[in-house]
Amino acid sequence: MAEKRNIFLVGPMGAGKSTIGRHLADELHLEFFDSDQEIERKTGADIAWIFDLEGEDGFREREANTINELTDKQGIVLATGGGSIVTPAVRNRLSARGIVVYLQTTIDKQVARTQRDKRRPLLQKDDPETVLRNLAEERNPLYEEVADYVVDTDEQSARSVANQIIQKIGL
Ligand SMILES: Nc1ncnc2c1ncn2[C@@H]1O[C@H](COP(=O)(O)OP(=O)(O)O)[C@@H](O)[C@H]1O
Ligand SMILES: O=C(O)C1=C[C@@H](OP(=O)(O)O)[C@@H](O)[C@H](O)C1
Ligand SMILES: [Mg+2]
Repeated sequence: MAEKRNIFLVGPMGAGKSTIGRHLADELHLEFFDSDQEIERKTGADIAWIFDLEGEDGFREREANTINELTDKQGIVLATGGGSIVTPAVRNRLSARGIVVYLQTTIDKQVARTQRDKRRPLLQKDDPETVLRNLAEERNPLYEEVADYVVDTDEQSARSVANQIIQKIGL
């Protein structure tokens, strides 16, 4: 039997990976995973707590291991964490194991979509907009490097974006 394809969503915080990923999996009848949720499930600790205890480096190690395990599966949609692609082994693994879709958005939309949610430790600062701008400068080339498709999430609902991804990929 032909291998079932995987779809991996990458992109910055607030691009909509977790929300759109769920819709996409529903539409395609694939299993949905979110690397952050999976880390929380396995450790019994929330992301902010892991950052506090182990620092960002400790979190990245857990994230890379989790993505490694999840990408052993076939026929899944995986919403990655926005910083996962800074780890070279994660970029290689995603490219090797599925179709990578980069969800793009403006900084303004990222700020609006993340400001009420206190669960992203990197944004719990006085000026999250500057944090997001600096991260974009560092990470956007990496999203582009790993992407098979790029989809804008600014102007449409999460459900419409999921349908657009399906059309683009030709599934
Ligand atoms: N296309 C969209 N239009 C409007 N709001 C969105 C869209 N995609 C996601 N959101 C909202 O933005 C917030 C962050 O989305 P989330 O899926 O957690 O992003 P990510 O996983 O990329 O950080 C959520 O409240 C979600 O409902
Ligand atoms: O960009 C990042 O470094 C992070 C993004 C978050 O996931 P989302 O992109 O789903 O918000 C989460 O993994 C963690 O807070 C760190
Ligand atoms: Mg998410």
